[in-house]
Amino acid sequence: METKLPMTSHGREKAVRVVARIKPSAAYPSVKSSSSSAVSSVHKPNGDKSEAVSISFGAQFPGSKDSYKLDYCYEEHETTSLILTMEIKPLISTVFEGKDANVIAHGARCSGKTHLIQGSEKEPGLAVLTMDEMLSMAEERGYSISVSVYEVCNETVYDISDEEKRAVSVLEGAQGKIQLKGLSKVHVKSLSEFKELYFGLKKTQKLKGEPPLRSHRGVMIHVTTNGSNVSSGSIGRMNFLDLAGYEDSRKQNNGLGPLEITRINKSIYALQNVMYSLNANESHVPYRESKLTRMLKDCLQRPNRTLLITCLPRELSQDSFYMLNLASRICLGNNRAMANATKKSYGPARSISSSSVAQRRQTPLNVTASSKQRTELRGNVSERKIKLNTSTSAIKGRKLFGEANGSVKSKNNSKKMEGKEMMAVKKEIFTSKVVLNVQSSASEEEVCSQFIVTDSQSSFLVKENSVPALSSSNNLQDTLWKHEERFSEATNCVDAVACKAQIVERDDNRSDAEEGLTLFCEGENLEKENTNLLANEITSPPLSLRLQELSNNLKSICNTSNQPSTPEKYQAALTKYPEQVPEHGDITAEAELRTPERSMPLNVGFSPWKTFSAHSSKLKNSAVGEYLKFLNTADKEDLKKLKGIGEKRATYIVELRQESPEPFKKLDDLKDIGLSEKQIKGMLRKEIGDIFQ
Ligand SMILES: Nc1ncnc2c1ncn2[C@@H]1O[C@H](COP(=O)(O)OP(=O)(O)OP(=O)(O)O)[C@@H](O)[C@H]1O
Repeated sequence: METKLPMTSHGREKAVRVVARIKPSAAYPSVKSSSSSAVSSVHKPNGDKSEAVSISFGAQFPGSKDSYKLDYCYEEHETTSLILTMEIKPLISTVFEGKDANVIAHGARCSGKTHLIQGSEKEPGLAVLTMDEMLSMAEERGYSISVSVYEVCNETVYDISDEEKRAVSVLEGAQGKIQLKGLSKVHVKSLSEFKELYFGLKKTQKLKGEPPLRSHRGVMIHVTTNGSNVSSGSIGRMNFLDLAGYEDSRKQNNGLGPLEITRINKSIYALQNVMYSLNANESHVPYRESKLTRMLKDCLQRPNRTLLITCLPRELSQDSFYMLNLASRICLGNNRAMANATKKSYGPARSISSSSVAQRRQTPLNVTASSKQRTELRGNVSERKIKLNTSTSAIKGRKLFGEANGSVKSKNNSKKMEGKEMMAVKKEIFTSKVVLNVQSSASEEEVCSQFIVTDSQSSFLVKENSVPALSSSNNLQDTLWKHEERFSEATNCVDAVACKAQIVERDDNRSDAEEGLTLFCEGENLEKENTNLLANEITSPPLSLRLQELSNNLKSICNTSNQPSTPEKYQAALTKYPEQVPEHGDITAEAELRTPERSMPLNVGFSPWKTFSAHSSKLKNSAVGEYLKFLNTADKEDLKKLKGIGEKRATYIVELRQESPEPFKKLDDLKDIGLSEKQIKGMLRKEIGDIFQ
């Protein structure tokens, strides 16, 4: 029986289904808790699991709600086999159809996660029951099954398929595909072979007299096409993950240091953040916040499906409440204010680690545009989406651009350019000029686009780097909607042009150095991990240089009074790089116009302050670009010359580079090496400020 997948309020299928599993009180060697509250009722409307259920409690913890909504709740009397039938079997089908699926158990300590996933030899858990099912299906269809067992401990992934624990390298290929180097796949022909491998792990540990580890444990079941050759012909994967128990790090009552508990919690938060972002359909999914999320990126990303099971004892501790609260947020995954607040904050634990942040997420944002303006924005979005769709089919291997200059011209031009397979963003921001440059890469689906918006108040370049995600109108509208405030704020205007965007340059007479840097960081924070863009950057001159030149060209053309602004001129300026010269017949005439050797004066029509701001903004971006480049390439000794980088961080940076060729693409990535936003700013101030000493 196929399960009806739950929908978000936007009518999308959820990437992550969230259910609870209540552990019987009798089977509960409890973690001592000063206070607890019993689950008083589980409300299941019509008993239909496709509708959200509410879990209510008797007594309340400070800050807790009366009830929490989840997709479903399995109570004590409901067996593991029932969960298999209702939840896992539909996922197994998707795996045999070529997708990946994940079953993740989270919860406080001793909440029954291992019992549920692994079970015992007497009472097999979900992974074992699933394996049984998958082995029969594989046999019927002529496929093979192989298994990887892993553990993630202290931000290191280990292969635990045999006694000798080996570290696994999580490598990110050029296309962003994750390779788990060193993780073995053991070919499995029968359930007993699987059990031996899976249950053998605990025995080995006991024999060695090792204390039970606090780690995340996973088993990945691979379906492959061809016999014993497990290295190729992969169809899909089913990944079971038994997360380490969540525990408030302030308790320190279990022999673990606060640092270790914090590390474990941090990786739990990181995974929860990813699941939240997936369900909220956010443009940026923070896979890079922990080793666990990096390693599971390919498994977790859409269109793959994940089942998150929140394990709860009947008597809830504060830790269980906390996990339930977070699970409920992931389940709802549609709170705009929450999503925006997350975007504006920093750090791995920023969105869900503290009650203050939770409050912030619920605080409505300071909305600058009126509802009428928003409606107009939505209208514009739909219109632009149509243009993107009509144009992308024709722009393979080309670079297109358009210009919209002033309200009337803007409309005319956009129509004209649409006809010529060009795009113009229909936009009037006071006396704005809007330039859209869409740059295609090898595949039609992977198109990078850039927008430059200028008006009398401000100018900034917006880089939009994932057209694939724009293919659904819901998605595009959501994203635009989300970033509307940011753009309104930045341009001091009521409407916004672009979405899913990274503000990489801004000259604004309201900005001072600090504000500029902050904006840069926030803009960077919006960037989607886009391998297409990365690939472009690897073969092209540094981004900062390209942007600077691009901006100079555009400004010089805009500001030359005897040279009216035309699409052709923009295009000429935008075709600085030979590999991107457009093939379009209409726009070859001035394609050889080169970028001027030196920058054209920026001060035509601008106040001295604005001109100064423009230069200073460019300088900043360029310096930041160089700084990141240094982090991506310098050797350990040179890295240590930087403020804030000691032996440990330098070693970690070098390790990160082994996993991913360019780990620092934006300032925000420095948080991966444990730096706070304040520290990052301090470091930059020190390094860039030193130039003037
Ligand atoms: N549904 C259940 N029925 C019977 N016993 C259970 C059930 N769930 C858990 N238990 C028992 O409760 C104890 C703790 O469960 P388990 O080890 O699965 O918790 P855990 O959440 O994995 O713990 P940790 O956070 O330490 O990893 C075990 O002795 C287990 O056998």
